[in-house]
Amino acid sequence: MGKLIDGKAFANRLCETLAEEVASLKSEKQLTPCIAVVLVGEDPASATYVGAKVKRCEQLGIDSRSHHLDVTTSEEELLSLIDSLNNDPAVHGILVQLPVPKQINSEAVINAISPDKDVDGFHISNVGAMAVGQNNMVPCTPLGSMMLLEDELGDLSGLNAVVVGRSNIVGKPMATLLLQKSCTVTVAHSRTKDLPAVCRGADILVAAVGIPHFVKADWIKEGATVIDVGINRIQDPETGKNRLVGDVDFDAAKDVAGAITPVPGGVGPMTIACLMYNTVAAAKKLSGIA
Ligand SMILES: Nc1nc(=O)c2c([nH]1)NC[C@@H]1CN(c3ccc(C(=O)N[C@@H](CCC(=O)O)C(=O)O)cc3)C=[N+]21
Repeated sequence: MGKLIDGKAFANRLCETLAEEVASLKSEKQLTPCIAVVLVGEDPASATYVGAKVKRCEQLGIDSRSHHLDVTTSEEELLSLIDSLNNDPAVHGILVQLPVPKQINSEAVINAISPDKDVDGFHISNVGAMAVGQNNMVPCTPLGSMMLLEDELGDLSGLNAVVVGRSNIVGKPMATLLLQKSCTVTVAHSRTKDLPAVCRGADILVAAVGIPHFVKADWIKEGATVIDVGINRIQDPETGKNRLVGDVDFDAAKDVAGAITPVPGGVGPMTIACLMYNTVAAAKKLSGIA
């Protein structure tokens, strides 16, 4: 069986380092990093994620401000809140939990956030900056996935990386970061011809499609490193209970892969740890601290 990549332990270590940095920013620079988390509506999964983010903030000594808006909130009202958070010097990071209700255009909302407070890294100017190698705020899930890959493999230069999925929040930025590390990058998606064969060429396989158990064991090259970005809630056919599974058929894949991230306990905790990392970085940058 391949090695399990313990994202939860890595995230805990990263957060311990960040907690020390926050403590010294407070005592030496009188700076307390602060993130505003905006949740619109009552989606239970979203509420759980927001809760996890706020809890991590508390552990690290980062201030968090939760804004919970009604599901009927208009785009104008949300934009007005973002404007006030942009102009609040005590707020360093702004995160609007996605998805937002259908009357709100998520693109308009994302691009209304000040790029230097955009701790998700979704603002069009942060996306463009990354495309030309001038990384500012890097999206949390790809950033966390890269940390795990470099910890596992060291130098990624020349490796064949296949990213399955082309979303703006994971697939595309992940491909950009892998290219920055001199991987030979293929972005595969629902129209890709012979996807199993494309995946079999991967030294690094990143699954980010949002379909439970989509990537099969016989798509994986022996010894490959597999990063499973999927967070899918399914009903277990045997126990009838709800459980969390990734985009990779983990039980079979773990015997073929050289190393693989589990779900839960893989990329998910890294996403939240990297949100903390981006918040500390934003606080320092906005305060003129290197
Ligand atoms: N603006 C915005 N930014 C986001 O970063 C964002 C978002 N919207 N909308 C929803 C997704 C989802 N997401 C997760 C983060 C951590 C876990 C996580 O820590 N998962 C745990 C398990 C949690 C559980 O048991 O439910 C794990 O994989 O081990 C999951 C999902 C961030 N998202």
